[in-house]
Amino acid sequence: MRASRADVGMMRYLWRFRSYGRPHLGTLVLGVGLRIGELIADLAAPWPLALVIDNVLKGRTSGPLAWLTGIVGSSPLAMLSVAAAALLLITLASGTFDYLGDRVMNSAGERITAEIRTDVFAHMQRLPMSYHDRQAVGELTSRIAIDTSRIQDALVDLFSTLLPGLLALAGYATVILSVDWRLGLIAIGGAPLIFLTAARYTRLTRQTERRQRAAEGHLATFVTESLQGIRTIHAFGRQDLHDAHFATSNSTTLNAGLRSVELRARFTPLLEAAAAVATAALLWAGGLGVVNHWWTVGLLVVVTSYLKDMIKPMRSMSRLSITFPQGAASAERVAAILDQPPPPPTPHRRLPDRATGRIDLHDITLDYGRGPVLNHFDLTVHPGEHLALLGPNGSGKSTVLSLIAGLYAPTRGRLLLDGLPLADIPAIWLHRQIAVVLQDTFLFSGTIADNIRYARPDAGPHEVARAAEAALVTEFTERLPDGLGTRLADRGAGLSGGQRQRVGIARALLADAPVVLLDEPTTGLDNAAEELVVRALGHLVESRTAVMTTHRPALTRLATRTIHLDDGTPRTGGSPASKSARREAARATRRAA
Ligand SMILES: Nc1ncnc2c1ncn2[C@@H]1O[C@H](COP(=O)(O)OP(=O)(O)OP(=O)(O)O)[C@@H](O)[C@H]1O
Repeated sequence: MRASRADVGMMRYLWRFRSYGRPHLGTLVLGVGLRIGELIADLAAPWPLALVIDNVLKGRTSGPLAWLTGIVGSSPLAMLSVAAAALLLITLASGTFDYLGDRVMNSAGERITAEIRTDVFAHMQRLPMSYHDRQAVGELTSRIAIDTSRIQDALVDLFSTLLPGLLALAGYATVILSVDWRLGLIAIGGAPLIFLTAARYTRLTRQTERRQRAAEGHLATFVTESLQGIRTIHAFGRQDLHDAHFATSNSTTLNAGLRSVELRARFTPLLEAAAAVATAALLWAGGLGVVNHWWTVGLLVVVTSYLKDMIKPMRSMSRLSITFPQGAASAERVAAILDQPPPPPTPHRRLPDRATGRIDLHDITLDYGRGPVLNHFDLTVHPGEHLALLGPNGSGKSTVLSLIAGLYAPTRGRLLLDGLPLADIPAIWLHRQIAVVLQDTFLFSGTIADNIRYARPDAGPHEVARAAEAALVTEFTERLPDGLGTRLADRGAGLSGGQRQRVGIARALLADAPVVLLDEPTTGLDNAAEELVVRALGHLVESRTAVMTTHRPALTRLATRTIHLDDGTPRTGGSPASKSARREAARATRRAA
């Protein structure tokens, strides 16, 4: 039960989430009130038995409950009826308070967790790509799914276990001492033995539980990674390798779990043994008092029953030494996400609905943290121009696109869209001006139409159908029984690479942004699939500014200018690919102007 200094230090992470409890303060106070009601009912529980023993069986008209004879008379039948009715009422009241208390506390806990989860997810989504590059997906998932629940456990335990537990112990001790202080002192004298047993156990359990959580964390990370790489596992047929890794990690988790089970199983008998020693001492000394007429048998029964009942709050409170440090550790992990600064707010300014599509990169340097990838890079893309960035692997082509899309901020230099610095324009406006088609289009679970509509959720079915038609998506959906309504599995499984790209192009067409960025959209496709994708892309880049990276001549045909990148610096500004492309660029520029 004793928390280490580190645990206490960690509690401040838990404390930080108190603001989530504030809107539910009324509910939490009501919950504590219900727990107090339950405690009062539990305190009353042994008294009907004392009434039967002292005032019915022994026929006494004295003792703590003697006043009842003045109300119901001293006939044994009346006393027995009162005792039986009181027992039923007390049990009913205790059960009702218990039920209501659990409901109130746990639903407040669930609501608090849902609110924390919503805030963490919303914040995490908005963190810059440079943050996400450093995080493992499995790790972030477990923070949102598991750590928030542990915070809930700790917060709920604070209100439903710690406060009522302390109240119960204080209540039992006060009542025991007030019914007869000598008998009370004998009973409470045994309490430290029970307390010390619980304290020793909880220290051991805390260490074991920590080991178990760490082992479970490793297992979860390994499973997430394996599922993300399931295609590679199948392609290489290396399930055996993953089985072996899993078995090692699983056996560590199993051993930690078994140790924890062993300790947990040992706890109740140990605590009861300690309570039995204290109860035996009370029975011996208390019995001696009954023989000497210092107190009644009924009183001894009541105090013995209280001593036994005191184990319940002690056992619940011993759990806190696990849930609190666990909750605090989880709070630290969740706070680490919330503490990441969000992108700075951009000042409000009036902007046109649609940019003309001029892009300027002035003296741009970008360093991801391992040395500059782009070095004093200059580039201007005119409205309606179709620029192809060529160059060897790793020369920085995709990085240029990421910068234009606003996914990364340059380390140095200025990046402008229509003459406006990207850093000064609201991200929401920027993302409406730029549509992106990546090398491997990510599709979400849902229908093909849902995935196209992702670019513009308010688009009507006709607009979606038109974009699908122009991107040659209908060419393959026509053969599917549900057409555009065909449901895709997780990550768009069920479509070929070329088909996925065309859905991505339809999505970009529906976005109807003046600037289009294409990051090797035909890589990995065979000639036939590439031909279809390039045709679809032809529709997409028409009348728009386009910047593309590619190694494929078929796509370069769409370009009106090419640039070769060599280690982050433009080497040559190539010539337009064809006369027709040049003419198209000139037309587009005039339209955009
Ligand atoms: N998110 C990132 N974090 C750290 N380094 C990165 C990141 N993205 C790219 N890099 C590094 O920057 C360099 C340029 O990468 P980039 O993807 O821009 O090149 P590329 O020319 O598009 O290559 P390819 O033709 O292979 O797609 C590489 O050395 C790469 O390792």
